[in-house]
Amino acid sequence: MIEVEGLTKFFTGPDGAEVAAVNDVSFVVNPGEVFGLLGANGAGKTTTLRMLCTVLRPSQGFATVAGHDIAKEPALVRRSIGFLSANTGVYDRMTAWEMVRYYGQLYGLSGSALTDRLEELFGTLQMNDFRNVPGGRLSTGMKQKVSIARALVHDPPVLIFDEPTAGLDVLVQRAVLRSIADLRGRGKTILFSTHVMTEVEKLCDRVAIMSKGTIVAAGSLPELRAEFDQPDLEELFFSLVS
Ligand SMILES: Nc1ncnc2c1ncn2[C@@H]1O[C@H](COP(=O)(O)OP(=O)(O)OP(=O)(O)O)[C@@H](O)[C@H]1O
Repeated sequence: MIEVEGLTKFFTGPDGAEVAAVNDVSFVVNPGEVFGLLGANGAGKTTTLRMLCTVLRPSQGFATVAGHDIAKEPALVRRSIGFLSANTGVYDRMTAWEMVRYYGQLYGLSGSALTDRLEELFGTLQMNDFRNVPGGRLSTGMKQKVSIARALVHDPPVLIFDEPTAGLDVLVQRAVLRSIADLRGRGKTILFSTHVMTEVEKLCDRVAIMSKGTIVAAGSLPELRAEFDQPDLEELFFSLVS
């Protein structure tokens, strides 16, 4: 579960003034749910996710991830999450298998528990064809699968995905979205940022629409359609963020 209450992050702008990139944001994501953060460029999605991953310290507010306070228990938070973004790097000289194994070892897995976990991930993500190919020779889609496997290797209860399909071709996009849906089916808590409306419609149980650092609307898609009397979600999105 993720619980966010009044989360705020100020950055100092080029003129020295403080700007709230994220301003008093609150939401809850439950196990077995995909929660979407939808917003245009600069809305504050990445900053929100980076605070939840404990990479950035909030200026105000608090949040718990899998029951751990992001400010007081950052190490426990990090163990509880798998993080994936569009530009998670892969190492050129390690093979797909070696990279995922390396991350498993960083999380304390070893021996047959690690090997069994790798076999399971390479099977479910259909990565066996390129398990011995070095990172430098993998396609963009293959690299993204390695990044997904790496995020999942320690079987975390919470998954945080920052625009995970950006830059991928439609086939790989579908595979990534299907993997996320499978993870939901296994009871994971999933927070997913995107600016692609069709991904929200396909995948998200609930969504928060962000604009200029704040949440301007939140709920399930039927709830949002009813509340704003707008059946077309694309139109709703543009009317709320413009
Ligand atoms: N380290 C930083 N220092 C100063 N300003 C920052 C910093 N990081 C982000 N910002 C600003 O905070 C605002 C929110 O950025 P953020 O990256 O969270 O948006 P986003 O919704 O993820 O957008 P995108 O879809 O483009 O990634 C932007 O105005 C951005 O310029």
